[in-house]
Amino acid sequence: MNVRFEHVTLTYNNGVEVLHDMDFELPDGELIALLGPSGGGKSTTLNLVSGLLRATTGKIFFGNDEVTEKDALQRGVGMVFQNYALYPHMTVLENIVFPMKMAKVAKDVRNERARALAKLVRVDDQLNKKPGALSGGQQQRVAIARALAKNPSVLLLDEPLSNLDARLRVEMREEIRRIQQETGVTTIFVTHDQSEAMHVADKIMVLNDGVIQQFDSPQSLYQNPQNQFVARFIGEPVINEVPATALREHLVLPATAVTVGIRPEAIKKPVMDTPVLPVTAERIQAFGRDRQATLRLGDYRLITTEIIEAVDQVSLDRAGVYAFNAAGERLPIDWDGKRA
Ligand SMILES: Nc1ncnc2c1ncn2[C@@H]1O[C@H](COP(=O)(O)OP(=O)(O)OP(=O)(O)O)[C@@H](O)[C@H]1O
Repeated sequence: MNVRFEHVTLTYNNGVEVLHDMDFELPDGELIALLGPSGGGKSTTLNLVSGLLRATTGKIFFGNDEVTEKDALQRGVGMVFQNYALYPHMTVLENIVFPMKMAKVAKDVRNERARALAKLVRVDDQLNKKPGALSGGQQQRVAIARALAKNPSVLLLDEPLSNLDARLRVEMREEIRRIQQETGVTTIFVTHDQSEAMHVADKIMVLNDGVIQQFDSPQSLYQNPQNQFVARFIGEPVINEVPATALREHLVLPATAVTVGIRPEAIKKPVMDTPVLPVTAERIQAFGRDRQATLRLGDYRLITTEIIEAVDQVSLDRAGVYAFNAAGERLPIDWDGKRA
């Protein structure tokens, strides 16, 4: 189901507007991540999709249906939260069956469907266990199967992996990807972890202070950030940021540029016909496939992942260099312009 917000705002009871003019469309059948720092508005946005919160102004559509005034049940969404909230006294099978029982689905139909879902999420060998006897990852699988039981219009996952340890998180994010692709259900996944969003999602909506910063594919967010917030939030190691004044001697920058962001992999050994910066090597680290050097450009530190020997000059690869004004907006750089 495709989900559309038209100029939606949300003001909580305390009178503070926390979501501002949200206007977007989530394509049918895709996995969308809502990504941003704490307080950015991810959960509020998810709750507006689910119908647990009502929009203060604006309209929400599921396909061609306006659902603005409909509640969660009428919208037919499936939800999974970080604390799985399985029924502890029921078996795995009973947990998955439960929503269908409530919806009065015939017994043989619901049992068959529950078994198929258990198989899909790979807990079909755990059907008679109680949730307490399962690992965190297995409980999360059951919660997903239960949320899929009623063929939801949209599947909503609110920080589903945050209670799992690092290894299990990686395993489960791949599983969520697989399950989403096998079912084709439009899925919204909330996370504050950029690497999780980058690995799992078809498209990512970056939210900060209740405003959509950019809604794009992982690749585009990384390669073509529209503002300083996105450039900073996406990428590991984090983008280098240098005052424009430190680079004006070497690069033709717009007059209003205040900061230049440089991706760690955009700092390379000197090559012909590219801007060259004088640097000193401060620290070089290489362990296995992880390599990183800290360079100094005057008073500023630059992290690069491309150089692991002492150098006194580097080149900048234009693909990973962005100029921003005082408001953090991206400005074009004139790469072919001549320095004065
Ligand atoms: N019930 C509420 N009443 C008043 N303000 C709220 C309420 N819930 C959230 N907020 C405020 O709304 C803003 C967005 O919060 P929201 O929980 O949507 O962000 P989030 O991105 O999900 O953050 P987190 O990762 O911490 O959950 C925050 O400023 C928060 O303080």
